[in-house]
Amino acid sequence: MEQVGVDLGERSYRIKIGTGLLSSLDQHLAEAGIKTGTKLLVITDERVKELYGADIEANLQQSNFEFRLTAVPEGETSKSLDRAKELYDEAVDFGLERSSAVVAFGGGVVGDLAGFIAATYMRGIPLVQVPTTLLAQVDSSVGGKVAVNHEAGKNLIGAFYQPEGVIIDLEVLTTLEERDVKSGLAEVIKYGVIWDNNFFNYLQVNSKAIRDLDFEVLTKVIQRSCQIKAEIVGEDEKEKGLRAILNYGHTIGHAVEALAGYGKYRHGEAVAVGMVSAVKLAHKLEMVTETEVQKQQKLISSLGLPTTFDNFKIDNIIAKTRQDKKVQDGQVRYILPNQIGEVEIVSGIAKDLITEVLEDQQEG
Ligand SMILES: NC(=O)c1ccc[n+]([C@@H]2O[C@H](COP(=O)([O-])OP(=O)(O)OC[C@H]3O[C@@H](n4cnc5c(N)ncnc54)[C@H](O)[C@@H]3O)[C@@H](O)[C@H]2O)c1
Ligand SMILES: O=C(O)C(=O)C[C@@H](O)[C@H](O)[C@H](O)COP(=O)(O)O
Ligand SMILES: [Zn+2]
Repeated sequence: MEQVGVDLGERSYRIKIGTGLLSSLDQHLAEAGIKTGTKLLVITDERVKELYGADIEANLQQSNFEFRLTAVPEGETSKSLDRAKELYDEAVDFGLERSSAVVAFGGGVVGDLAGFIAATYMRGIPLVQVPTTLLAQVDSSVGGKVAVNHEAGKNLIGAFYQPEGVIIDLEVLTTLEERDVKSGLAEVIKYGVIWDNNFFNYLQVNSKAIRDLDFEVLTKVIQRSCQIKAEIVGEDEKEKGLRAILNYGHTIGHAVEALAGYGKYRHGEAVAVGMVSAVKLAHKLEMVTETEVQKQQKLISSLGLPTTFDNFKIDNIIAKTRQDKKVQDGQVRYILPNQIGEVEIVSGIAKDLITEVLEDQQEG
């Protein structure tokens, strides 16, 4: 088993990465500081419950934890205040107390939603993340961003709320749809571009093994992704500065997700398209060469991700980006690479340039 630490003073925690961790979930919960006997609300989605609900129940039943397993419908539309209300009702009905805990057992949707419940119920109760998609294992379970969506934009209602621990079992990835594996890889590519050129090269060389879910390679990929995220979050937990670089590809990506209607695009697909927009914008601003644009586009395509998007009105995409959380003094701020492994935050980009780039990516 590998471990990565997230160093945040009294909110520090460990990320455990390995195989077979679910069959000893009780032990890992205890090691994350959740005392045996604690009441647990385990929040999942219907698909994950169908696949792994019995395993979780079997483990927790033979432990001293008192638990209730509750499932929301799968998909992005569950990241809503309506679903949150149902979960608060469930928490009250189960008699969840301040000393109880929430276990987020699922993909990024479950992690963000269950995290939001943990952050707000009784002003905050302990949370443990048990991510079951590649995207959640490399990104959403780490760093404490929890949220639900608003029709105006992604994750508009949320909090920074760190978990007590993150428990990553690679074995659950074998049941993921290929589309979801690819979606997670978009966030992995992001880490290479924003932070680590060597990691980017490693992804290029190992793209086949990654898509084939080779566990040895995947362990390295998950571990390095978590390390990079932990390092950035450790320096800037609440996105006062540096952390914004984790939003690479998200300015256009989030706009596309919201405009298409939540759930049409997987988050990673939209981020992949947004990363292509970002590197093309960087090229127009003479920050990167054409070769670097090609290199990035090639990796995105070779990992099975899209580089173009549906036929939206470009003005609508640009208007949507104005609701981005990175907007400062009315200016949309883009994260743009100046080489692979390093990015800058750039604001005040001319609308014409953005339009040209987006027209180029428009399908049909
Ligand atoms: N908080 C953060 O820092 C952060 C970071 C990145 C993404 N996100 C959010 O994460 C969400 C996307 O997460 P996601 O891609 O995991 O989507 P998701 O949670 O919707 O999961 C994708 C699909 O996979 C299914 N699934 C989950 N685990 C499975 C398994 N082991 N086997 C088979 N099927 C499984 C789910 O039921 C769902 O249908 C978005 O809402 C995004 O905004 C948050
Ligand atoms: O953890 C972060 O910080 C990120 O930006 C990670 C992103 O991959 C993630 O999609 C996040 O939810 C986006 O944050 P938001 O603040 O733009 O909603
Ligand atoms: Zn993301």
